[in-house]
Amino acid sequence: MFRILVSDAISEEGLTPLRKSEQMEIVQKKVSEAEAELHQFDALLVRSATKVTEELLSKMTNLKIIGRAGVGVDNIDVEAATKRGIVVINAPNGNTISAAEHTFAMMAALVRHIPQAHISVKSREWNRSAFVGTELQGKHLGIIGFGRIGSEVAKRARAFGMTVHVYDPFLTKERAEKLGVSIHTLDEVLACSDIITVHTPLTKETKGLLGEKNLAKTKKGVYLINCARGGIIDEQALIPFLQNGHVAGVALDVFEQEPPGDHPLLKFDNVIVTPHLGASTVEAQLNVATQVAEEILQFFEGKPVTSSINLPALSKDVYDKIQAFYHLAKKMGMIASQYMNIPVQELSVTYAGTVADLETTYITRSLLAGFLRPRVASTVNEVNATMIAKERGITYGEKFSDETHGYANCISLTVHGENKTFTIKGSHIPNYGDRIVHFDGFAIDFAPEGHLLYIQHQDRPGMIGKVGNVLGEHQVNIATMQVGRQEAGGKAIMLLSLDKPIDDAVTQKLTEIEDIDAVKRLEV
Ligand SMILES: NC(=O)c1ccc[n+]([C@@H]2O[C@H](COP(=O)([O-])OP(=O)(O)OC[C@H]3O[C@@H](n4cnc5c(N)ncnc54)[C@H](O)[C@@H]3O)[C@@H](O)[C@H]2O)c1
Ligand SMILES: O=C(O)CC[C@@H](O)C(=O)O
Repeated sequence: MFRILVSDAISEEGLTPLRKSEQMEIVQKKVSEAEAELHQFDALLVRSATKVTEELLSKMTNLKIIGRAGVGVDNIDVEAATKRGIVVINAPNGNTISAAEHTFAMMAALVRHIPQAHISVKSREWNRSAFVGTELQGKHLGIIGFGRIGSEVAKRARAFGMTVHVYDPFLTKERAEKLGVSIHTLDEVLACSDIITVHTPLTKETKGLLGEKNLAKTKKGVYLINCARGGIIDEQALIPFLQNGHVAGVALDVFEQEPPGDHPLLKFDNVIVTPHLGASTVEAQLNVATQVAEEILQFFEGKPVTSSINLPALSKDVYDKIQAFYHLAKKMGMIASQYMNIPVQELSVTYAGTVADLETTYITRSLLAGFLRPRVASTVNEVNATMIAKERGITYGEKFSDETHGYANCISLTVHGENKTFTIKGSHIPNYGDRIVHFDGFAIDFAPEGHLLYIQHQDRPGMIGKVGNVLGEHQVNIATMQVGRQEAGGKAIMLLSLDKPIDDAVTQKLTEIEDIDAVKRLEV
């Protein structure tokens, strides 16, 4: 049974996929009300109200996944979650249309003074001349950030007869042409637009993007809209531009601090505001809740999640193709790590044959996680493996080759330690399973399963019997045994898989056998 804490107001209907599963238990409580049981939850489902901080994560010791029913994850410390190996997912497009429509509603309300006129009529006034607006048709709309929402706003603006100018450093010419907008520099957009709307995420680059310097580059009488994230338009910097009439009006759905409290901007009649309502529609809330609920369910069923912030995205199709290699790579990483039980600096992975055409990033992450697992006390998985490797000064790289050693596919891992290098190669054979086909210079063929025992010895008659006797004396059954040697009478190895793990005493006994040079237990 997996316990899911739903700590914000999430669409009830959207939770249906989770409620239908007998494996899921949903608890709807604010974090502050769940203090005593925080360590029990496997998943956390939030909107933007819950602040998922490092401190909260340190209390949620069993947490495996955080679902954000929405786009922005700025209320989640993604880095802290990643460090702990917690997957963070969002619902990137479930509320796009609602946010675009809200932006458009704000734009219309702004240029036609609808909120101000509404207040006036409700106060029993009838002052038509005070609320003369401007048309949208024929106006120049500047869109900063042309992703999902920005482009939906553009479509609506074009339908209203507006000319759309876009600034987005990551926008291609082809996409701009397809959507009938022109690409400009930021300065050009600032200079030519009658209305400017921002649709970027809040990042180091976009924080204060419309600050004093850039506001001064806008047209006198410009209207500004922020339905993205508070802080993209610098709230303090706006004040003098509103006071001197350079900015004709501002529409804000988002604020640097939410709620904004007694903010000086709220005193301006030409600043219209909503309390972060961009995604607040029945449709958007159902979409985002359903999307994250389905993803959380997939996650606990061991299937891939497609909208993770801290893992490479994988479609079901791709996942099905890489799954076998993903498991093989993890086992190879674990074996290599235990065999090379010394500090290592570098892992080099080479993919050959059919596996080389797949999404290898994910396979490499799995291999890294397997390698780090025997060395790291905390949780290590595909989410945090690259981060932990970096922290420990282990570099890794991927290569591709045609050399499959006669197999349809081959993954080769070389581990570089201080004075030692080790190579292991593995292949996945459909309907047969995983095989290790090369081990530290020896051609071999064994299944990386269960309790493995590696023995390095001199190639002498009777070695297998001696090893078998020691294990037999200790009631340890041998499931499989593979031997390999470089030349007759030279260095040789045995790889055994045992029905149960052996302890230090048995390992010691094996080491004492004449002509045995090394014994290592390897768990996968
Ligand atoms: N008000 C709401 O309720 C609400 C609802 C949904 C989304 N949002 C917010 O709206 C914003 C846009 O969401 P989206 O789904 O369209 O995101 P998106 O990722 O699809 O688009 C963001 C775009 O911004 C561009 N960008 C990034 N840095 C930029 C920069 N420095 N200058 C110019 N462009 C830059 C990116 O290239 C991208 O095209 C986000 O901040 C999101 O959190 C708000
Ligand atoms: O949950 C909300 O209503 C906010 C949604 C919005 O800001 C988002 O980033 O998706």
